[in-house]
Amino acid sequence: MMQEYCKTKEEYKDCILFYRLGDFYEMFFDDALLVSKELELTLTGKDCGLEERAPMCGIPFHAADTYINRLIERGHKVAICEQVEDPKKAKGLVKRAVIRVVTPGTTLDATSLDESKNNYLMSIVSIADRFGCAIADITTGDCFLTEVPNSQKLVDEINKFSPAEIICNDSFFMSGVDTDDLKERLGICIFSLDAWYFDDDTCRKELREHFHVTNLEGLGISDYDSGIIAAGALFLYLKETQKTALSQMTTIRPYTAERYMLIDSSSRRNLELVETLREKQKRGSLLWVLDKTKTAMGARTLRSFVEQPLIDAEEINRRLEALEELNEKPMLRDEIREYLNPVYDLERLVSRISFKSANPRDMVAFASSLEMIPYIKQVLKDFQAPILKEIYEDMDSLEDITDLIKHAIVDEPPLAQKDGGIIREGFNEDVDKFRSARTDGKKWLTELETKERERTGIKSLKIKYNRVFGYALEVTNTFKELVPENYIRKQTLANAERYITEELKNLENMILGAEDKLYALEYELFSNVRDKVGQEVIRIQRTAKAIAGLDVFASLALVAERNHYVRPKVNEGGIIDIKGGRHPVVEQMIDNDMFIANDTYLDNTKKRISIITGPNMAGKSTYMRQTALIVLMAQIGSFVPADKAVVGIVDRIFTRVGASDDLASGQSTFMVEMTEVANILRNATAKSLLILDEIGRGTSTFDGLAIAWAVIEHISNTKLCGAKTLFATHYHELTELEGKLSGVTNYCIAVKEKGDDIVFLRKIVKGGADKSYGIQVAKLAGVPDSVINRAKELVEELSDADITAAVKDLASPKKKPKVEMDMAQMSLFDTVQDNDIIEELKGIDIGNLTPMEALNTLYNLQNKIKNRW
Ligand SMILES: Nc1ncnc2c1ncn2[C@@H]1O[C@H](COP(=O)(O)OP(=O)(O)OP(=O)(O)O)[C@@H](O)[C@H]1O
Repeated sequence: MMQEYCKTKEEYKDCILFYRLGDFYEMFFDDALLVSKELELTLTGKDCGLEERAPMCGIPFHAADTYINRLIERGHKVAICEQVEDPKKAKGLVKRAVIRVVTPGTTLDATSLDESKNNYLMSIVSIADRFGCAIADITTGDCFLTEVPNSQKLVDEINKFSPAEIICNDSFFMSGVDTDDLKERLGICIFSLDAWYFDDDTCRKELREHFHVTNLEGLGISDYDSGIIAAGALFLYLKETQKTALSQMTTIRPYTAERYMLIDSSSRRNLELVETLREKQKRGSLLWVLDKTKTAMGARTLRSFVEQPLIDAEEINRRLEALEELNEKPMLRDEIREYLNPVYDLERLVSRISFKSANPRDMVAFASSLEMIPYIKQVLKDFQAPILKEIYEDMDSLEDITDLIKHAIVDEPPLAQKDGGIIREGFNEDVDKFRSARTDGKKWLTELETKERERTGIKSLKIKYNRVFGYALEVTNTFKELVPENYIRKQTLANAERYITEELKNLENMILGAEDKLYALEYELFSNVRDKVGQEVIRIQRTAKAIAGLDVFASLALVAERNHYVRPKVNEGGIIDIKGGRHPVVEQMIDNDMFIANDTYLDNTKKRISIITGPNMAGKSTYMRQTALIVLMAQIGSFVPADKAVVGIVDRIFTRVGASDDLASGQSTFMVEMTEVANILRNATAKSLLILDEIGRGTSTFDGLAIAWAVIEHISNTKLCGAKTLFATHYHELTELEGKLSGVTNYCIAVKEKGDDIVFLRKIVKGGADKSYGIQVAKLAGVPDSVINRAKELVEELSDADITAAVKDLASPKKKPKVEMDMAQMSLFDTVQDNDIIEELKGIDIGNLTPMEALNTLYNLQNKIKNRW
């Protein structure tokens, strides 16, 4: 046995081998040490012919799933080795073989499997300057492929799909992607595969064979050369590990990131789309507000909507139209939601059916879900919105499948498949007979005995049982003459003979081992039903998708009604005009109706960039995020929290919000900030929306202001960027840019002074704030009075040296600079013969300098003087 074990282990080196021996799975050597450590199990030893006893660890067969799941969740792979029939030998002979390898991305029922989240396995091949990607969820059968041009975009895609496992070629580790970060931050397991998995011909052949096509053009994926390799490797890996034909993977579709709004990883996090920034939980995210879906399939679909907003106005408006109609018919919408209530996760159930792992209860749940479809269709048929009509068409009532399951399987079957009690009475004659045999066997024997006694006239005739000969009709020797011809002698006793008849033989067959036969037959029939259902996977998956879509629209419609959202006008006009906009999450978190609504107006010309000032805590970040979220919600096809909204489609949303330290990667706060700014400026287009919160605050005031200033100049230049931008800042100096740079408008969030204190009005108004109220906010936060008072003194002193005045004047090309040197300073300069500096100063043509150039000149001159003194 040990030899066989070692041979199998050699083949599955990177897995923990669960080796079935009787009622236990056993692990040996390193696997035993690892499992005992990870799962805190007792380690024993086994004689294995070696000097030392082999370390050994055992897990009861019936509890194995839980242990396997725990190992998978810790990033291990588990190979399950069982006894199977040996095809090379006569039937009945068995050998041990690995029946399935469970990995983080291929687990079917791990406890950590969040039903509202896809369990993706991602295959990545890094070839020359690009990446081929394929993504699959074997629990739902979803599968698609794509190509990504660079590592930055690849990381964005990885963040978007957040796979449980990545398989890749070796080059991936040298492609500039921070794999340690993916492992640590996102908890993704990454396994590199041998080069042969990524062989072009092998991969193409694999896909052709799996999808039964002669060429890949038929699948619509032939334009994705590296994507095909990634997909081929993915299927090879799945077949290798799952050891099945993967019949639930019926389609593969190309995925083009360009069809969706681009949101980079940090913006995704900053906007808290599916989880909060700090707690990493759904509560407090946009998804939390929008998700009122009834089914797990719906929840997954909604999540993908939120993660992939659209950029095609027509498609968005089709979704909005569906929502509008659902809200015009609220009774019907709610009726649909009632019918969705008992619908289980059809996508995952049908995959379990394909994997033959669905148990009788799963099948009953499946049928009871399908029973709802005709009712849903009945209500849906009155809807006119094209998307709802398509859903209606795609929804197959699947009555044949419901009937099959309902006829075959009892309403409340036991959990275990092998304990009988699964098949409904009347479905199969033999099952019924075996069942009666178990209970009515004795009665039948007595009836036969009486019948034979009367027929033959043998008064002493009795049916007897013997362990060796089974049942027999016993006739004492006195009545020997009366024994009929059809009696076959079986056994001779001292003063009696025992006989068997055809009828008694059949009865015996029925009674003896009825239970075993019954269980085996029930299991066989159950498996047949499951296989038959499994053959309808394409119809079921299409219906499941339709139900998921309907669930999402009904949920979005309900949320819109409850939260008083409006239908946005979505077009290609390039104008974002929101009246009375609210932050969808913050308004849910604070007391009723306490949220102050605000307007936003951004266009492609005069009002492209809003510079927003206001004290700390005024609501700048909330306002900017709310604008981004309203645009994003509109583009997923949802109604929005506003009184009125026009949303000109944006192609990308970039955010630079707050200071998120990235100490793990060895980068300082400022470095992270600048890296994000660099990414934004490189990738934003004139159709993008930028949310920039306090750019430059991570460094010295002077440098910070200069960087912020230069960033705004860059964005305002339509040739360089031209994006619509909301820019919050504490540098009041930046408000000087209004009227001087094209497209810039100042806004501030109003506050009211009340003596020494301030009241936050949360209202955005035109114009720049003239004060920062930092000290008042510090007072509100409870900073001790002594510190507050000292700070006030310092503010008075510092204001003289404030750079504000200098910037103000420098920003105005027409004005004479206010920053002048007094006569005393001038004479001092003369005495030390600093005439060159004075000459330089005199020679400056203020009228022709940009504010930035003026600021830099002043800075250089000041430095020269400082250095000489
Ligand atoms: N429009 C609003 N209506 C009601 N409450 C609001 C509104 N906007 C913001 N708030 C509340 O004010 C708090 C502070 O808002 P926010 O963080 O946006 O301020 P800020 O101006 O960005 O502050 P800082 O400059 O210090 O980052 C929020 O947590 C929120 O609870």
